[in-house]
Amino acid sequence: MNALEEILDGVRADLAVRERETSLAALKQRVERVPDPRDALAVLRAPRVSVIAEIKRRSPSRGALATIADPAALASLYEQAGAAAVSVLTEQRRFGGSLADLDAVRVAVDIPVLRKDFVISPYQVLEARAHGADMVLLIVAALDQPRLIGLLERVESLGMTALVEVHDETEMLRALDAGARLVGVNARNLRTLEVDRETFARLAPMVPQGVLKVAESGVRGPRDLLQYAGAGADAVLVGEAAVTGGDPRQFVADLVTAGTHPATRIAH
Ligand SMILES: O=P(O)(O)OC[C@@H](O)[C@@H](O)c1c[nH]c2ccccc12
Repeated sequence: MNALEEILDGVRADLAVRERETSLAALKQRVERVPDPRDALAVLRAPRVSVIAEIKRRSPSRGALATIADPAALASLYEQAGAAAVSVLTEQRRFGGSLADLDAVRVAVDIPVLRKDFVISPYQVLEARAHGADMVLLIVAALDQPRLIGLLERVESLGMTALVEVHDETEMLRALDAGARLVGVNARNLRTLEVDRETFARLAPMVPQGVLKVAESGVRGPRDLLQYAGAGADAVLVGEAAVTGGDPRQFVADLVTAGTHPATRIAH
């Protein structure tokens, strides 16, 4: 069994528990009480390479990364540093996240918040909105085409933005076919967990004008951001390097600076 399938087994088991604990009706009530979703596409359309910074405690490939006792405080640092959005991993077993993290981050920042999880059911989409998410990750490799289309519609009908994640040409075609308006190219292959930063440059030319492109994973600093910028990224998504570097605020601020004038900086 590959890494993604193993993760999905755990996600399904945890989901079954939550579905017993919290009814759809209860989630719908909660949705009424949370602030309306923010327009993430409008934010990411800005003429710069935006930085999406992630709250990430651990990962299957790297093990423990950071304790992050106060995710709200970390999210505030990201916001102060100029991050365009915050990504919150809510998967529990492999990434040490939770919906409580999402709640905490939602009240701490004004920028859009992404629920980063392995979303396979409409219940999780409603759950994301009920916990204040503005964006939801949909991983093409985890979904068949009808399910991808259904979940994308569900995300958009709730006023949120789907970040549709791909790893190769076939998945990119599926994402675009499904009508994705924001695609993420994950340099980390979810089956093998290896990072290949060239993946973004290979797939970006397939994306038509008007569809925004996020380069995910493997950003170690401004140099990687500039490389992704040169290949056409509208945003980068960074986790590990932000939480392990010791000064997340400075780390993100340096990326934001590089992303503000990428062309002039590449020329140097
Ligand atoms: O920690 P990194 O290499 O900066 O990567 C961040 C982000 O791209 C990564 O966490 C990620 C991308 N897609 C995912 C899907 C599930 C879990 C995690 C991810």
